[in-house]
Amino acid sequence: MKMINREKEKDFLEKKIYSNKSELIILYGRRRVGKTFLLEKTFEEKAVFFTADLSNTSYLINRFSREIISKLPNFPGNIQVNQWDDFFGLLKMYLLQNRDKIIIFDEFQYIPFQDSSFMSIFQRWWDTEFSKMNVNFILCGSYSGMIEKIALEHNSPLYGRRTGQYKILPMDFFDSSKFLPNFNIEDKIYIYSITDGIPLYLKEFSEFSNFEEALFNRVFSPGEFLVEEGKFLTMEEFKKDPSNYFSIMRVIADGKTTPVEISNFSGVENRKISTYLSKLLDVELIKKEFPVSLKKPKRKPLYYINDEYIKFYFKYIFPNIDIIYRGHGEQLVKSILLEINNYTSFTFEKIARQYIERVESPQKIGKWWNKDIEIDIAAIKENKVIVGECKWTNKKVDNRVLQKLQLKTQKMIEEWNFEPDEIIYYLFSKSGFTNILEAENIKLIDLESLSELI
Ligand SMILES: Nc1ncnc2c1ncn2[C@@H]1O[C@H](COP(=O)(O)OP(=O)(O)OP(=O)(O)O)[C@@H](O)[C@H]1O
Repeated sequence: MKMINREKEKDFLEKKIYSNKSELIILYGRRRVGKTFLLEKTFEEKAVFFTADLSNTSYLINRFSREIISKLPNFPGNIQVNQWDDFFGLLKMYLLQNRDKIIIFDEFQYIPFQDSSFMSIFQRWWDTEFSKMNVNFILCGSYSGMIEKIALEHNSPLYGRRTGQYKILPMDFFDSSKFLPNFNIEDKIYIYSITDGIPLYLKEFSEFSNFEEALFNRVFSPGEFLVEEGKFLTMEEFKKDPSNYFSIMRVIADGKTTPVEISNFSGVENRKISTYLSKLLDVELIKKEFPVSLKKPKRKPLYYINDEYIKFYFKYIFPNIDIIYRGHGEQLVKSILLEINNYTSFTFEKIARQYIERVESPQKIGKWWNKDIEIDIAAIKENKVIVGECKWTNKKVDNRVLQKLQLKTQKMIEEWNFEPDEIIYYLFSKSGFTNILEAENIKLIDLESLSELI
């Protein structure tokens, strides 16, 4: 199967691995984002994978050792290995004969989770042997607070030893669209609002050409993978006490953004809500946003679901799971399609932000708000301010929208106490424009202009 996109990530890995010294790279990212696939496609037969799971330590050591022994000619195949030291001894023997191989510990986070001694043993082998052998190790893990703790915090034994780290991100809308060649731009946006830029989810849609049919067959039919994926991802992180986390995710998906609202609607006590929110932030199921500002933000943050699939899951799949399993997905799809434009308007803002990121490369980008007004996109690039307004409606956008944006921008700049050299206004519209002219500092972006970046 062909790899779509990921050129930057591939370049990073190749540059590191073909250096003339030992490398210890931490590669991490959300589940299903395509880490293993990237490693397989980049290194092909050079990659030697040791994929961990939740099995106990002696089973893992034995399984990993058998894999190495099978690659060592003339080595007795029937010995039992029970210690990490013995496994690393075998690995050294293998690497002395195969220095071009790249050793990958996949789903790495499970190993120290099962056995806390692993890290110090690995550290000793790295310091005394592997770091001097001009060999390459990649530790690959699903993003969770855990990978950060294991590998990227200052007090972790790996922190000072790692020679590189890369977080694999979901693809943006424009790259995601390459998975959906049979769909028009509008449907691509609807699909992105369900899959985010996760290759495995995008692939579920790629063989279809009709959005409604794909939605019914792949998301609202019993037994389909995407029906349970949101539960799986949440349960994986919160095996204990899942019900409060599910309630909180559900109300955030429904558009509640402040801790008080989230507590009121989820029924989780106000005094406990910040602990729950911070755990959800740790595992990146949610994110918090401050209004874009030049200095430290004064306002409190708002909370949002971090990705489009999880949001869609908690808004439309989780509350309707019984209906899906009773086989009434088709009616459900029809009723969801009646209101999907409201839901997709937020996705359209995310895509518009990605457009500005690609075209303008700003230093800061986000949303801006005060207690009365809100600007969908506000960005800063040196002394230039870039603002954007997004309309996902069936009406054409006219000059009034621009005037309103100009007034709001004035207020924002006054609050920032800043005199920009230039202000660029972006208007994004699903249905195009009327009675408004494009200019050097007024950019009108319709769906056709968006397609130009695909
Ligand atoms: N760049 C890509 N182009 C095409 N298909 C891709 C790409 N990346 C991933 N995929 C598809 O998505 C599937 C899942 O990706 P992969 O297993 O690499 O994710 P992962 O990040 O390792 O997930 P996990 O953490 O859950 O193990 C792959 O088997 C492949 O089919």
